[in-house]
Amino acid sequence: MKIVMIGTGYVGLVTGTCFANSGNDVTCLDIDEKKIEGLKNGKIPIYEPGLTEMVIRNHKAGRLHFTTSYEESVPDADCIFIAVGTPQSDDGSANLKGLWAVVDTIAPLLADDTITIIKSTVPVGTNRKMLDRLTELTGRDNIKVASNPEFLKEGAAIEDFTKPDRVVVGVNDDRAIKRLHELYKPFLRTEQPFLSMGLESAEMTKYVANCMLATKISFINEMANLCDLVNADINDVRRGIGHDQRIGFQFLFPGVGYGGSCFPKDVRALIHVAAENNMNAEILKSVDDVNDAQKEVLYSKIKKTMGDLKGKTIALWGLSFKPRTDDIREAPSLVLIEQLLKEGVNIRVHDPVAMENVREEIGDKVEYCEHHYDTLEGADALAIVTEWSEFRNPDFDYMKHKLKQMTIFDGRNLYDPKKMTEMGFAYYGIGLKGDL
Ligand SMILES: NC(=O)C1=CN([C@@H]2O[C@H](COP(=O)(O)OP(=O)(O)OC[C@H]3O[C@@H](n4cnc5c(N)ncnc54)[C@H](O)[C@@H]3O)[C@@H](O)[C@H]2O)C=CC1
Ligand SMILES: O=C(O)[C@H]1O[C@H](OP(=O)(O)OP(=O)(O)OC[C@H]2O[C@@H](n3ccc(=O)[nH]c3=O)[C@H](O)[C@@H]2O)[C@H](O)[C@@H](O)[C@@H]1O
Repeated sequence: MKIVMIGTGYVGLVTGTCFANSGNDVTCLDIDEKKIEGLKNGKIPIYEPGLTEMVIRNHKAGRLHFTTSYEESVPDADCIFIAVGTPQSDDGSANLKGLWAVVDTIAPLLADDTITIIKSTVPVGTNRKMLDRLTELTGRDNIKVASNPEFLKEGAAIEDFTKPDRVVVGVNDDRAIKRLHELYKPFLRTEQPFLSMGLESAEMTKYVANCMLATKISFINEMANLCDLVNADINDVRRGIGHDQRIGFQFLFPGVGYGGSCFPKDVRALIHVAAENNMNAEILKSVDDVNDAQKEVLYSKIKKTMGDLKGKTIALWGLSFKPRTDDIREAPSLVLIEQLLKEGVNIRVHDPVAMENVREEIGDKVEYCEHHYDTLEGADALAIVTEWSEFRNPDFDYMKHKLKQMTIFDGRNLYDPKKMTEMGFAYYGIGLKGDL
């Protein structure tokens, strides 16, 4: 099948490459010329495990192409996927400028049989608006569109895309279902459903999935904060509830709040959609508020424990919004850094892959260290924000000698509090017994 993937970011590059890897002829298109030139030369603009090798292999095999030209790619396409960014606007709604620019550009180039598919996360009603706009711009009444939201997670994107729990497709025309089913068949194992539905239901499914997951996180964070106040341990509570299969264990890890390019913006976008329909999305508003407050929890613990922070040095492990990605959009680390800088703290940071992105955003306001142990030299405390696997089992004896004060603020509850105390550390996690 001939596929054009418009928007070559986290989603477009991963999904385009995976479609090429299952034998399709895929052209990834982007307006960013530098990105496309780099990709043609094997330079992958993002860190995503396994992606570089897969891009280079499929490019060399002649199944994966990169271009900035709509004219060269769009007229031959069986399927056009739109995977451009839909960032948050000032009022919280999804900004669809990029998407409409794409729709207007492809309209005069669209072949009769092509299906235009929105993979970006877009508010309910967008696919139908696209159908109307394409119908008007082409003057044809046979336009086929589909909504095909993406559920992959950064850091596990290839695994998630190639082994999806489900594929959701919203259509205006049953003929689109057959082609999309054919495209996804290599990834659908036994029991993994291919769900076709109306355009609006597919659009809502994406937001409801992300909002449900965000709700679980804000819920457990609120419970962790309460545990701190009543001398209970959230880890025990988590185990105590998770074995109930109706509740489960996933997405109930307390921490420093959810970040990334999706949960924050998607929760706010759905709040906005509700408001446009005269509904007050009270739960979602609380999820968002609780999350904003949670991003400040580690700072509050540091301040409460250490008092005046002026001139103190704090080591910080982990900058990306989650492990296995270099993405720092809405990362809790940036909130903590801003608060500590305001207090006059010297901050020494390490992240396995996200330091360049942070340097681009905040410059040399913090000291970047090559190794996570280097951050500890003379530090008054260590703060852990992202649970990279190399932070899980460090050499505590070595750390003792490097740190000026044996104090750890752990935003991801990586270590056993009892053992930490036995080793002589002052250890503060999120919702652990005896915490602040
Ligand atoms: N990042 C993720 O893990 C996931 C993201 N999504 C959704 O997928 C969409 C894309 O997200 P990301 O890939 O993270 O965004 P991104 O920001 O990484 O990439 C978007 C790309 O679109 C390009 N672009 C913008 N306007 C364009 C135009 N007119 N023509 C061609 N290219 C254009 C940009 O240059 C950029 O390379 C969003 O709606 C997001 O909510 C959905 C699931 C997962
Ligand atoms: O629409 C999207 O973009 C994607 O958003 C999330 O994926 P992602 O943001 O890449 O990463 P997650 O693993 O979901 O983590 C999001 C945030 O929640 C936090 N989190 C996650 C799980 C948990 O138990 N606790 C917790 O604090 C993470 O630290 C991170 O900051 C969803 O998991 C994907 O299904 C969805 O496709």
